[in-house]
Amino acid sequence: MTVNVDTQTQDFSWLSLPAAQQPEWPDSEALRKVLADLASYPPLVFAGECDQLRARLAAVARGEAFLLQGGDCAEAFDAVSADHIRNKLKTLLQMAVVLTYAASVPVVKVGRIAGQYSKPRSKSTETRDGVTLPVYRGDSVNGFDFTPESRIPDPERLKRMYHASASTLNLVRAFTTGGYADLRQVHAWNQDFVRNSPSGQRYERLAKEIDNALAFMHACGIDPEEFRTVEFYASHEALVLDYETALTRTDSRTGNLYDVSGHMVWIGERTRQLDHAHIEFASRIRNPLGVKLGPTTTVDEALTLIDRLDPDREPGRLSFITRMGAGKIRDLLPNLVEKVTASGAQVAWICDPMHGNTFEASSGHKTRRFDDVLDEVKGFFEVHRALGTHPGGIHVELTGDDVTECVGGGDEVFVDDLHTRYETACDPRLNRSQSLDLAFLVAEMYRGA
Ligand SMILES: O=C[C@H](O)[C@H](O)COP(=O)(O)O
Ligand SMILES: C=C(OP(=O)(O)O)C(=O)O
Repeated sequence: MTVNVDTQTQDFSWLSLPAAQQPEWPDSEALRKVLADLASYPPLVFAGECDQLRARLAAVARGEAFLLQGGDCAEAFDAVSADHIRNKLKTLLQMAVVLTYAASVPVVKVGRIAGQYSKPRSKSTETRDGVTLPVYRGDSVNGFDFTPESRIPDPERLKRMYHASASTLNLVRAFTTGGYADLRQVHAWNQDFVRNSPSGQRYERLAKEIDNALAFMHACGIDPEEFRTVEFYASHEALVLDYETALTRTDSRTGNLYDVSGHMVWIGERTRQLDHAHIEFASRIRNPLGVKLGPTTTVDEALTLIDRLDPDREPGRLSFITRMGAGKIRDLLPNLVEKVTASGAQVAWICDPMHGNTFEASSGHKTRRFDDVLDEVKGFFEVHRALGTHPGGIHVELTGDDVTECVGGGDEVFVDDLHTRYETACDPRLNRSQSLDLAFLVAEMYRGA
């Protein structure tokens, strides 16, 4: 499959290459009109912000900061509400506070948010009770409902994706700069169901310590502006190249191309073929990039990805987001890290402990065990400790809501509970108290690293 955009094609070398996991749009004229509209819309982010994030990620690559990247597996149009966005942000802010305070490390905060509307799938169809339909590929492409009409790819959805991303980003910017993320609000983020969970109570004790520290600093006349706002960035998988291409613009300051649909974009495990369109696309934009590396990744592939995406060996440009699985990471990661380090590249190493640990529970739900998630992160830290390299961060699928999608955690979710609030449109996410559990445990690992 190739990419369909026919606007602004002058520099867009990826358009002629094969691209995996692309929707089969039924009406090319409708698609053309949508893409022309999208290409005329204002950018969602400013290229200068992408540069700033690249500088922050350079600190991660140098071992001076830690990346917390998290959010929904798949955002949904009907979840673009103040409550959902606030809950997600609150979860990430709480995790970041735990990591910053308990691990004493600056935390770079990046959401899987404001653009995470497209999903690569293992199969192109889904069968239920003998009926086979095209698989759901994310709200940017088709509908989740299992009906023939809903599963037809509709390019108008790309415009809805743009508007949903814009309103989400707008509220995130308002929350993070308008007072909600003020460090003096640490207690306020711990409201509702999470407060009584074991991790919520542990968080409350930590928030009290932070309060005392802030009161002490205030009494000393120190009240820095940095405590009032939070730097927060948006990221998503650059999957549907029609959309990403229409949002790719030339930066008037530098003449470079940026994908202005988000600050950071990543290329997924299923679309990182070296001679395909996604890697060519990523090589042409100046945004900070992530590439997912699964258990089949060879050293040669990793080194070629660096040559293609980070030829200048620029710290902050490229993050390798490994997702090996808890049972494999200790065997597979060392060789990759060793050879990449020996090549002189300074990538940021990020652990995605979700995507290698999915299984189907006896209830039929796709789930993950909290203990496997934790074990993969532990393995990640062990490997980096043994090699003397920097465990740069975590990339997790999470939500701020009290869902029951992953089993385990301090406020334990059992297999029998999965059906009670199983709300994900694709893969199972950590709920808020599981996310906090993870943050405390990662902080302990970081301190010991
Ligand atoms: O989030 C990642 C992928 O989209 C997902 O794991 C694919 O799931 P599938 O195997 O159900 O298609
Ligand atoms: C699809 C995803 O991951 P991966 O490419 O690692 O399977 C994802 O992070 O949503």
